Amino acid sequence: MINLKHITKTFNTKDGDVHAVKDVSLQIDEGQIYGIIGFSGAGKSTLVRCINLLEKPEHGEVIFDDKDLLKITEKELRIERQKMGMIFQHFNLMKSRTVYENIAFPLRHLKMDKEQIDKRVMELLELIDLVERKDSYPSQLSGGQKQRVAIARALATKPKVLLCDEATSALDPHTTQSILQLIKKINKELKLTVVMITHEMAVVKEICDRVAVMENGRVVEEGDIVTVFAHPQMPVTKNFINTTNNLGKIDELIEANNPLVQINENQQIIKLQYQSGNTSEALISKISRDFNVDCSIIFGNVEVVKDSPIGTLITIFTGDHENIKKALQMCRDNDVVVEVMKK
Ligand SMILES: Nc1ncnc2c1ncn2[C@@H]1O[C@H](COP(=O)(O)OP(=O)(O)OP(=O)(O)O)[C@@H](O)[C@H]1O
Repeated sequence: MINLKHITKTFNTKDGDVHAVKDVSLQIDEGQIYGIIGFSGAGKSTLVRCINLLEKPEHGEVIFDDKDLLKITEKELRIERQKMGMIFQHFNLMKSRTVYENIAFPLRHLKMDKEQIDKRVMELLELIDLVERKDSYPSQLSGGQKQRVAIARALATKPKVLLCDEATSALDPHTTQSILQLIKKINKELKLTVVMITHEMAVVKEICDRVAVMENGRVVEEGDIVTVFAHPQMPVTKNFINTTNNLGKIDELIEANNPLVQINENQQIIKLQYQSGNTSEALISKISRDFNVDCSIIFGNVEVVKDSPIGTLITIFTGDHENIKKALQMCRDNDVVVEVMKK
């Protein structure tokens, strides 16, 4: 549905050129919730603004529904843009208009009569569960309610795609959850494709089907969410994943040679990561039974990513080096990802 090919966007500023997006290619399929994650300045916003041409890339192709948006007329582009709704971190509602008027606003440009507009706005108010607040002004709403109104406004013209630029970054964790559930619901019920920009891996983990990780204007890692969580390749991806659990803490403890992670010469600190199917208990008893290696757990965590559990154990293996080597090989043979953290 959205196919970005070799997108490059440079800003010419008085301090020199800023290469915000460098040769990015991505494919987003219909009905997907697609996450783009990266630290501040990675180029996420610029990339997503290239999808609806709020920013015009100097190189590349933006294919949307089989049309190259850079090669069509202004009039055709206006029509294609109507198929894309967008929401923002700070909601961008019109302060002097009521909730009802904010949602009705994009419909006023269409050839719809008053009754049709009213019907559509009421439908949307029901979808976002804010019927009773229709006459309120944005200043009278909570952040979560404002974002709900912004979602309703973005959906008013029945777009095929919703572009979300840090849509939950200004919200507390509880409200973030409710907005994510709403986005999930509209993705399912309205078959809407969603592109989510975020710097929070918890958001990606909660609702995305696929994710692209951006760093310095480039996509450095891309894949389905379970694979990226279970087998992250790049340091930046591992960093993001560690923010959703306490694994980063273990690295810090090892770095600081904390007593908890001090080992002697017949010991190694091993990280074991497994997906549902190969359960950790059977594995650990097998390690001690078959290889005469003791395996004690110092940290355990289970992430549920898209309903798929991914377990991580930080363990201390105690035993003969050769036996530990064989035990690790047995783990790998059983689809467990093994990382020797300290030996
Ligand atoms: N209009 C602009 N003019 C000049 N430089 C810009 C402009 N927009 C973005 N940039 C620069 O491009 C780079 C990428 O910015 P962008 O906003 O796309 O990153 P981001 O990953 O979305 O970060 P954030 O989450 O902080 O918005 C940054 O160095 C930013 O300063």
